[in-house]
Parts: sequence; structure tokens; C-alpha cells
Amino acid sequence: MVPESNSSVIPQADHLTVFFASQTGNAESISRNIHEQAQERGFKSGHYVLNDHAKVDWEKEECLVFVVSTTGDGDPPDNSTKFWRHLRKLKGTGLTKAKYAILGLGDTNYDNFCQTAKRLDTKLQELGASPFYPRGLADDATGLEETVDPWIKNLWPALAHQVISAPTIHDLPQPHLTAEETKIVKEIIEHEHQKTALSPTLKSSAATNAIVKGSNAQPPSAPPVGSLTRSMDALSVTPPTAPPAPATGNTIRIDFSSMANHSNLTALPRVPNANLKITQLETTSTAGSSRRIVPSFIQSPTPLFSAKINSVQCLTPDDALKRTLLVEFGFDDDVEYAPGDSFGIWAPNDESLVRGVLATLGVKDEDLNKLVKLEGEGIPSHLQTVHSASLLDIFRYAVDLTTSTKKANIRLFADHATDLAEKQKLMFMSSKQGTELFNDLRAQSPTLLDILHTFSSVKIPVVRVIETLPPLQPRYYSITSSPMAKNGHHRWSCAFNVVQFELPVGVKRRGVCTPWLDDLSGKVSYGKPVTTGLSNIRVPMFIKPNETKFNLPVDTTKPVIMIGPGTGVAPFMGFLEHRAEQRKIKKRLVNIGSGSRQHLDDLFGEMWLFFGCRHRDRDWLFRQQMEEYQSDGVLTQLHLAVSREEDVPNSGKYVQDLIRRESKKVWDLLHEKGALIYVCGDAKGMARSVHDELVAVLVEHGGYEKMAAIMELNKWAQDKRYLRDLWA
Ligand SMILES: Cc1cc2nc3c(=O)[nH]c(=O)nc-3n(C[C@H](O)[C@H](O)[C@H](O)COP(=O)(O)O)c2cc1C
Repeated sequence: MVPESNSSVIPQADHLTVFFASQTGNAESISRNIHEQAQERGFKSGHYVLNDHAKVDWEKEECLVFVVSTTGDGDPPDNSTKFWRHLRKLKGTGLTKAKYAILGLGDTNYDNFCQTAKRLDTKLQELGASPFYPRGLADDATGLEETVDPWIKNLWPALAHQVISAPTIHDLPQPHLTAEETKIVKEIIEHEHQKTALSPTLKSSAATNAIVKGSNAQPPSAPPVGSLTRSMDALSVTPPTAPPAPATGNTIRIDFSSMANHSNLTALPRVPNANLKITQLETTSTAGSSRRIVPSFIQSPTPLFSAKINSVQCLTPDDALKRTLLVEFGFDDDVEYAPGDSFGIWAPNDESLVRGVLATLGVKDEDLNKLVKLEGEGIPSHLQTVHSASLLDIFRYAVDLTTSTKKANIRLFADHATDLAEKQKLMFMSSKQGTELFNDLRAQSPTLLDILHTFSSVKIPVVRVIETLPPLQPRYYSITSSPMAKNGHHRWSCAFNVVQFELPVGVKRRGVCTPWLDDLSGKVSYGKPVTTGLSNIRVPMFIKPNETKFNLPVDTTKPVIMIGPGTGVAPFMGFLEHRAEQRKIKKRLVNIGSGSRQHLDDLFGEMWLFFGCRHRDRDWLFRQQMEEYQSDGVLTQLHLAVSREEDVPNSGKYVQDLIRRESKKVWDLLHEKGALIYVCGDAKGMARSVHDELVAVLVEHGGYEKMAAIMELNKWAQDKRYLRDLWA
């Protein structure tokens, strides 16, 4: 199969070989779609299962596309085992001519996400082959199409760019590309020409990165869920007195007039497998489900425990754009944590939504608390632990009723629609031709209830719904306090915005955990912390495994630069409280009297905070504490960005503007004193702009080339000197 030669012949511009390895058919149908599109574009394309690798003359077919799924416990699909045996025997670098692209399919609910694709990538590179396009890893947990659609869309310009023999637009295999794609390739080529100073490796990676820009080629990182937690049997909460009325759902607004233009639907997703069986058990749960704080089937990466709410404070007045709460949780036992750690909360789906969904699915009130068992070959891991639970609890805690739906589910609903017009609409939205309307649907973030309400002829068994919904995930928050503070091992705080917003179509949407906490604690008003009326509340939580090491440096003399606008400041308030305590202790230990603050300052590294808000009098969170820390010398420099007020003295609009303004001093702190940089908050806008500004600091004051500055920051990230705790 693999040619043992080192020739540098340019691959055939019009040949493509698409391989797949698939257990349940997804990779097969996606790869067939790629193969068909390739043929439509004039490629001579072949389509093969990986076990048929020997049918292809690898010496001639140099452009290879692989679509591979992962099964079992990180294993390759059965129809590729022969290929893997063959691959294992191969040695040397006989594949230097081959250019390849890999699309992996997997599911982040499994430990070894997309293992087959990752292994294949490594092995091909060991054999000398080189990727011409970044690997895509699609996650079945959130919807394969999120990654698959942009990956395929951007494959064509990447492929055309790869196969051309001379880098001029005239030599491109024009028939293979649409006008828009030709433009993209042209831009890439021009970009490359401008960058002639770059090394060949950097050049090609710059090109491929440009191609996939904005394409969501990597899956979002999922929280680790693995080991079973200790049971929560001992924990109890007062059951809700009267259940809320079932919600009825909102109508999703979609204009289907364009549907008439399409008679042929292609790339329809496969209907998800029906593996799950539901068995009714003899017993019925009591007290409106169970007296446990969470059902025993919940899996958590570290042990779960139950917290009281000591106090709740609303930090923002009514005219602020967002409602921000500071909640202090209290624990009977000691808890071990460090400032910068995060914790997860297991919040249930909104109760009226749960009851609305179950009522719409035809579950009778008297069946809501009956215990059932879920079982079946190859069912998702979050359902495998449901041995005895009520339907109410399964819909409260096991499945996610609010995150965006996938095309495969829309296809499933189409199969269960009893009205022909609705069936056609659903089928259309799940097809390639209906992608625009599917995106219109997703833009309205419909809940499952909204979909069932809008397409009311869908009569789908409850078991199919459970099997196809993604798992409900815990929600994570940064700890804003220090264990060194008074009673610190029996309490911690967190600050968050209550997620609730209105869509342009007038429909209100809510997050899962933050409105739940807000409701539970009685929607407190702006002002002082509230401590009354909270005694019956218990919140299930666990410490998040700290993989990023977003903690203060062990060496307390190292300066830290903290960048966190909005609630991104949360972990830094913990850092500051911790440092204030460290200073107090040091002061006592070395007996530094008043008037010797300089001496104390010399013992600790500088702490700089870049914070941003919209209006100083509405959402300058923790203002008083920041000012106190500053006057006590704990916070060395506070840089405040104010985005919606004019002429604020000594300010800028955003934190990145202030980093630019302070860039020389930032560089000196980094260069001369080895400062660490911490960034917390929004991953897209803020973190990206801050990153660009840091690159600029290194270029302007450190004398780095731009690419070298980027690589230096990457190295700092690996060395845990540039730490980021970001959310989407
Ligand atoms: C029994 C079973 C085991 C799985 N194991 C894994 C796994 O270990 N890692 C992973 O990323 N995905 C895993 N998945 C998810 C599949 O890779 C994913 O659903 C993919 O879309 C299936 O594609 P296919 O139909 O082409 O096989 C598993 C799925 C099933 C049903």
C-alpha cells in the first residue's frame, strides 16, 4: 500500500481518494457526501472503506481524505481493523508524497475523544505524509454538523490550493471551485507571497489557518466526566411544595418559502440509532421524586458535596445591563482549594420546562414519579448509570433540554411527524439544502419544548427523546475567595451574571444554573448581602479538577498581571484576598511594625489588575474591595477601563486599550521581574484582543518578530506563565 519512495512530484490536481472507517454509519455517509461533492467539482474521486485500502494504488493517489469515527473505549471501527494491522507493520517514511486531511467523529462524553482520528494523524506523519488541512474533530455530543459542515466547506479551497502546481491564480483547477472559493484561494496565495520571509513550515501553516479561520474545526472542550462520585444518599432537601405549571413552549419563526425551490434533498443525516430500552420498575419514588439532593445516577469528576447558601448579594443596580450576584456557600466539613480554582454546580433543568416537555410527550402525571431503568447496548455513558430513577429526575438532571439541536435530531423528529407538511419542513431543515433555515432555527436557541410546540404533529416516544438529547452538564464558576481568610475552609464565594435575555423575536431565554440559583435565593435586590430565608437551600457541587493551574505562583515574590473585565475578575478577587492574608501573616511573623510597608512590599511581587466595566456606578464590581486593596498596598496597580462613559480620567474603553497604554511598563514587569499573566473572561472578543496586545508588547519592546512573539507566548502558556481561564 505505501510506496517506499521519496519523490517530490506534485500530487495530481484532479485526483482525490476518500476513505472512511465507521461503526454505525455516520462517517460513511459524511465521507460519501465529500466524495459526491468532489465529483460534482470535477475531481476524479474514489470512495473506500479503510479495510479496502489495498484497492487503491497509494503511489498514484496522493491526495487523501479520511473520515473516521471512534467506537468502544477509544477503538477504531470494525471496518478498519485490517487497515490498522497493516499500518502497524509499516516503518520508515515511505509516505512523503501523500497529502492528507482527517475528519474525526467522536463524542466528548467518552474518555478517548476522537482517538482514531488522532492516532491516524500521528501515524501518517510518522510515515512521512503531511496534512494539507487542519484536522477536524466533530463532537456527537453537541452535533456533528457544527464541525463537519464548515470543515467540508473549507476543504475545497484548501484542496485546490494544495494541488496546484504553480502558485498563480491562473493555474488553479478552476472548475473545482466556486467563485467565492477561488477568491479565498487567491487571498491565501497573495498572503503567502507577502510572507516570503517566513520559513516553509510557517508558510503552509499560515495558509491552512487562514483557510479554516472561523470554522470551528475543534470541538469545545468538555468537562471531564469519569469516575463515579460517592452517593448523595445522606443529603436531603425540602421537596418543593407545589410543582410549577408545565411550560407550553414558544413558536419558532422560520420562513419556509424558499423550500419550494428544492425538489432534491441531499446529505440527510442518519437517524440516530434506537438502542435504549426503558423498563418500568415495581417501586414508585416518594416525595415528588427523591429526597436526595441529586439523583444517584449523576456522575461527577470529583466527589460531590452539598453546600448551604450563607449569603447572596446583588452587585448591580436595576439599570445595569446585567444582573450580577455574589453568592457565598457554606460547608459543614473542611474543603480543600486554592484561589483560582473553580467548582461545578449540578443544577436541574427548569422545573416548568421539564414538566412541559413530559406533558407534551404524553407522560401522564401519575407516571412522572414511577421508577424506571435505562439499558441497552452502546447507549451514551450518562444514561448507563440510570438504574432506578423517575422520568422527572431523568428530565431534570440527565438530559439537556436547552442547548442547540442537531440536524440528526430534526431528521428524527421528521420521522415522527404525523402531518405531511411538518414532516417535509423538518426533513428540509435537516438536509444540505435546508441549512440556512436550520441555522435560522438554531439562532432562536429553541428548547426541546419549543420544537415540539412548533411542530406539534411530532409524536415521538419518550425513550427516543432521552437517547438523543445531549447530557446535561454541570456549570463551572471561579472561586472569588481565599481559604486563608477567616473560616475560609468552610466557605467560598462566586460571582456570576444571571443568564437571561430576550431574542429579537420577543422570546425570553434563560440559562440553566444562574437563574435557578437566583430563583432559589429569592431574587434579592441590589444592596447589602442577604442572609435570611436561605436555610433550606442545598446546592450540589464539586471541585473542578484543576488542569490549567490557574493559581497564584508558589514564589510569592513573582509579580502577577491579572486581566479580567466583568465577572472575569472573580478569581482575582480570590488572589487579592489570599495575598492580603499572606501579607498579614508575614507582618505578624517578622514583626513589621506600622510604617514599614515598603519592607512588606519588598517581600511580595507586584499585583496589577486590568478590570473593565460599562459604567462605574452600575457594574464596577467589587469597587470598594479593589480600592481598599489598593490603599493597603496589596493591589499595586489598578487599571480601569470604562466602555460606555465618555471622558473618564486615566481610562480607556477596554482592558486591551489599557495594556497598550501601559505596554512599556508591562514589558518591564515581564522581562525584568518574570511576571506571570492571567486572563479570565470571554474567550472570543476579550481574550483574543488581549492576546494580540500582548503580542504587540513583545514586538514593540522586546524586539521580537510577530511570529516569534506568538511562539514565545505559546511557550509561556506551556510553562504556565501565561494562564487563561476563558468561557465562550
Ligand atoms: C458504543 C459506542 C462507543 C463510542 N466510543 C467512543 C469513544 O471512545 N470516543 C469517542 O470520541 N467517541 C465514541 N463514540 C461516539 C462515536 O464516535 C460517534 O457517535 C460517531 O458519530 C459515530 O460515527 P460512526 O457512525 O461513523 O461510527 C462511541 C459511540 C458508541 C455508540
